[in-house]
Amino acid sequence: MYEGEVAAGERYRVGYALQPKKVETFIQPSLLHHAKQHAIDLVQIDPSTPLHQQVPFHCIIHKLHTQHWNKHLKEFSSQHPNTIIIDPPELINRLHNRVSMLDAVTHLQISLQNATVSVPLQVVVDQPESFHFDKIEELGLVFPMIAKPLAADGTSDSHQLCLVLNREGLNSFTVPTVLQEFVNHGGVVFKIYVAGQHVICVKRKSLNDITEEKLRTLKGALPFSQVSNMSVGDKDGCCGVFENAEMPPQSLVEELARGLREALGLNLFNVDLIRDGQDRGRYLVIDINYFPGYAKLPSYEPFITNFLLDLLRTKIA
Ligand SMILES: Nc1ncnc2c1ncn2[C@@H]1O[C@H](COP(=O)(O)OP(=O)(O)OP(=O)(O)O)[C@@H](O)[C@H]1O
Ligand SMILES: O=P(O)(O)O[C@H]1[C@H](OP(=O)(O)O)[C@@H](OP(=O)(O)O)[C@@H](O)[C@@H](O)[C@@H]1OP(=O)(O)O
Ligand SMILES: [Mg+2]
Ligand SMILES: [Mg+2]
Repeated sequence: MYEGEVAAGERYRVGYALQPKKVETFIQPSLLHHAKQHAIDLVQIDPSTPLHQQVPFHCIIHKLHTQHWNKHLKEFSSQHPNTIIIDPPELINRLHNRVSMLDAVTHLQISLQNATVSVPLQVVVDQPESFHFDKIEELGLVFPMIAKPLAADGTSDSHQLCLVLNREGLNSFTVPTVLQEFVNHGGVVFKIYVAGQHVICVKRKSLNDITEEKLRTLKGALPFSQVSNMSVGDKDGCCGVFENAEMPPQSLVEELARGLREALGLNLFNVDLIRDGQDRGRYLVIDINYFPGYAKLPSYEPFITNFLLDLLRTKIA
C-alpha cells in the first residue's frame, strides 16, 4: 500500500503545524476526541525536525509564517506527493497583503437578490514624502478613513489599525499603510468561516458608526486593535441593535464563500463582511484571514472533522 492510501478499518493521520498559541486555542480535547471517533488522528508536527522523520501523513494543515517552514514543506511535498497539503504556502501569501487579499473579491462580481458584494475604496501609502492629500481626494476618498498596515502577516503590528478623522490624522500611522474608506455599518460584522465546502456565517461586534456630529467633534486619529474579538458588552451601547441585526442572505454567503475558495485556491479562511448602513443591498468585504479562530464557532469539532473527512475520502479514494 502506498503512502496516503487507507484500507477499510484503517485510520487517517493528519499532521498540524501551528504556533503554540494556536495549538492551545484550536487543538481542543473536544476536537481531538471528535476527530478520533471519525478515524482521524490529529498529530502535532515539530517544525524543527525533518518532516520525513515524522511520517506518515495523509494530510498536513498548517499556519506558520517562516520562509524556512515553507521551504521545508515544499521539499517534503515534492518527495511525498500523496500527502495532501492544506494549503500551498504560495497561495496563502496572497492573504498576507491587504491589497492582494481584496483583489480576489473585485474580480468576483457577485450580485444576488438585489445585493452586491464589493470592497471599500482604498489607496496604498508607501512613502510619507510622496504622500499628497490631493491623491486621496482625486480617488474620492473622504474622512473618516481607516488606516491598516499593508502587511497582514500575523504579527501584532499588523492588527494595529487607526481611524483617521481629519487631515491631522494623516500623520499618525507608519507606512506602508492602506487608507480605506470607512463605511458606517451599524456596528456589526459578519464573519464567514470557510473550511472547503463547509461554510458558517456568524455576527460579531464591530466599530460603531461615526455620525456627522462625532466627526465634527473628533479630530486626528484614533488607534484600535482586533475589535471583533471583544465581547458584545465591551463596546458602548447598542446591544439590542447587535442582537437584532439581520444576517446576510444564505445564498449570498454561500456564493461568496464558493467564489473566493475558487479564486484564492484556498480551503481554510474567513471573510469579514459588512453591510452599508445607507444601502442595505451593498455588502463589502473588509478582511480575509487565513486559518482563523474556528474554535470560536459553535460545533467547530464536526465542522473541521467533516471538512477533513470530505477531503481525505475524495483525494485518497
Ligand atoms: N472599511 C471599513 N469600514 C468600517 N469599519 C471597518 C472597515 N474596515 C475595518 N473595519 C472595522 O475594523 C475592524 C478590524 O478591521 P480588519 O478586520 O481589517 O482588521 P484585522 O486586524 O485584519 O482583523 P482580524 O482580527 O479580523 O484579522 C473590523 O472588524 C471592523 O470593525
Ligand atoms: O491564528 P492566529 O492566532 O494568528 O489569529 C487569528 C485569529 O484567530 P484566533 O482566534 O485563533 O486568534 C482570527 O480571529 P477570527 O477572525 O476568527 O475572529 C483573526 O483575528 C486572524 O486575523 C488572526 O490571524 P492573523 O491575522 O494574526 O494571522
Ligand atoms: Mg478582520
Ligand atoms: Mg485580518
